[in-house]
This record gives sequence, C-alpha cells and structure tokens, in this order.
Amino acid sequence: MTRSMIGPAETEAATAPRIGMLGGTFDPVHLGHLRSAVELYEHLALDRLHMIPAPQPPLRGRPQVAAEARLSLLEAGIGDTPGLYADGRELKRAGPSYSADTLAELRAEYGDDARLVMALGEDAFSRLADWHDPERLFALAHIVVIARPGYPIAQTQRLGELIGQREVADASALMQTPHGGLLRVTLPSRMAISATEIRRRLQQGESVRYLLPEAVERAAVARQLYQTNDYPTDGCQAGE
Ligand SMILES: Nc1ncnc2c1ncn2[C@@H]1O[C@H](COP(=O)(O)OP(=O)(O)OP(=O)(O)O)[C@@H](O)[C@H]1O
Ligand SMILES: O=C(O)c1ccc[n+]([C@@H]2O[C@H](COP(=O)([O-])O)[C@@H](O)[C@H]2O)c1
Repeated sequence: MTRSMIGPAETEAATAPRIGMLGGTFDPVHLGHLRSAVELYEHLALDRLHMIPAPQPPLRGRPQVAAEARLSLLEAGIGDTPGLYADGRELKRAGPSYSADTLAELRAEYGDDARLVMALGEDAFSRLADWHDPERLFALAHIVVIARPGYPIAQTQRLGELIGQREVADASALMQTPHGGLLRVTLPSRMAISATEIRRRLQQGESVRYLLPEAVERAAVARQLYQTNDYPTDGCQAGE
C-alpha cells in the first residue's frame, strides 16, 4: 500500500501507541514469563510492555513472598531489556488486584486511541469468566492468550459467551482497533516453566539454574526467599 492510499483510520492505527500489560503473581518471575514477554513485544510491535505484579491475585491464595520483594525480583529479572517495564502500580492499591482497575489506569494514561493489550497464559484465560467485571476488560483492552505447554484451555460455556465473536486472525487485525479483540498466539519459545515448580525446587534445595534469570536466582538466595514451604491457600487478606 502506498502512503497516498492510506486512509484516516489506517493512519490512526499506525500512529497510535501500542501498549501491553502482562500481570502476574510472579512468585517468582521466571524465564517462561520473560521470554514470552520479549517475544510478545516483538510479535505485536509494542511500544512498551508493562509487567505488573499483583499484591493480592484475586483467584488464588496469598503469595509466598511479599509484593515488594516480588517487584524487586521482577526488576532484577528485566534488567535493561528493551521495552519491558517492571510496573509497581498495583502495590499502591488496597484490596484484590483486579485487572480491570489496572487497565482503566493504563487507558487513562495512554488515551482512547492507544492499542491496549492484556496478555495472559492459557491457564489464566481458562478462568477469565470468573474475573471481576470480565466484560469491562474487553471495553478497555484487547486480550491476547499465550499458548502454554501443559495447560489446555478448559472452554466453558460462560467463557464461550464472553468471547463471542471477538477472535481475530492475527496481530495486524487486532491493532486496527483500540480494544475489544481476542487473539491467540503461539510464541516461538514455548516454555514449560512454572513458579510452582521453582518454589518447590528452591525449598528442596534443587537446582533452578536456567529456569529463571541468574540475577533473580542470586537475589532470591541472598535474601533467603522460598526456602520454606509455607504457600498459603486461605485467601489474600493478610500480610501485604
Ligand atoms: N511458561 C509460561 N508460558 C507462558 N505464559 C506463562 C508461563 N508462565 C506463566 N505464564 C502466564 O503469566 C501470567 C502470570 O503467571 P504467574 O505469575 O501466575 O506464574 P505461574 O508460573 O503460572 O505461577 P504458579 O505456578 O505460582 O501458578 C499468567 O497469565 C500465566 O498464564
Ligand atoms: O481481575 C481479576 O478478577 C483477576 C482474576 C484473576 C487473575 N487476575 C490477574 O491475572 C494475573 C495472573 O494471575 P495469576 O493468579 O494467574 O498469577 C494477575 O495480574 C492477576 O491480578 C485478575
């Protein structure tokens, strides 16, 4: 397409900022998160990807490590990686870390034209219909589902109704509008790494080398994090 054939809508799509959010418990952050983040950043040609630790992830027990420490491990893991940003904004809010609230903040900051994308793995996507105000997520952002080895999507009727006709074929179609679309992606380096397995290994004194960045491993060991097996399952009220 030559420049003169581009209409106003296409020009808008080409110039609007492309912003991603990858929220997580990050307890701790690992290479499954970070390599996915880099590949997603490239695949969607994002301007910035906010990686945002949740102090109180709504659908699971209280994390093992306090939010401040998880944020600091995330900062160590990201280091100087271009485009990735360790964003501590959810630590400033009380109560459950609802993604709709976070997306509303990002939408207000980047404006109505911004292409705002919330990324999540297949395991998290399976429970999307149980999230706080799930329709609002699509009113604020696109949703991109990252294929994750070992977590086939459990597609319930409620999830199907939520998705409706939102699915698009590729990144270029997604970026035609600021929000409301759904895209499934299989990134090149699918990694069967989980924080659960890393916590177990650290607690048992087994190697975690090459499952997370060395800077994160060093920081976790130096601060004696994850050496006990006290992962609570009784809600998120206490501690953070
Ligand atoms: N290896 C991976 N590949 C792709 N996506 C991932 C991977 N690990 C986590 N994710 C996604 O990143 C987001 C944050 O994940 P989270 O911090 O819960 O890590 P986790 O490894 O799933 O942790 P846990 O084992 O404690 O449940 C979620 O959307 C999750 O689906
Ligand atoms: O908004 C919600 O209701 C909601 C419900 C479950 C999970 N989330 C978010 O999804 C991200 C991944 O959560 P988790 O539990 O899979 O680590 C994290 O940012 C959570 O805050 C958000």
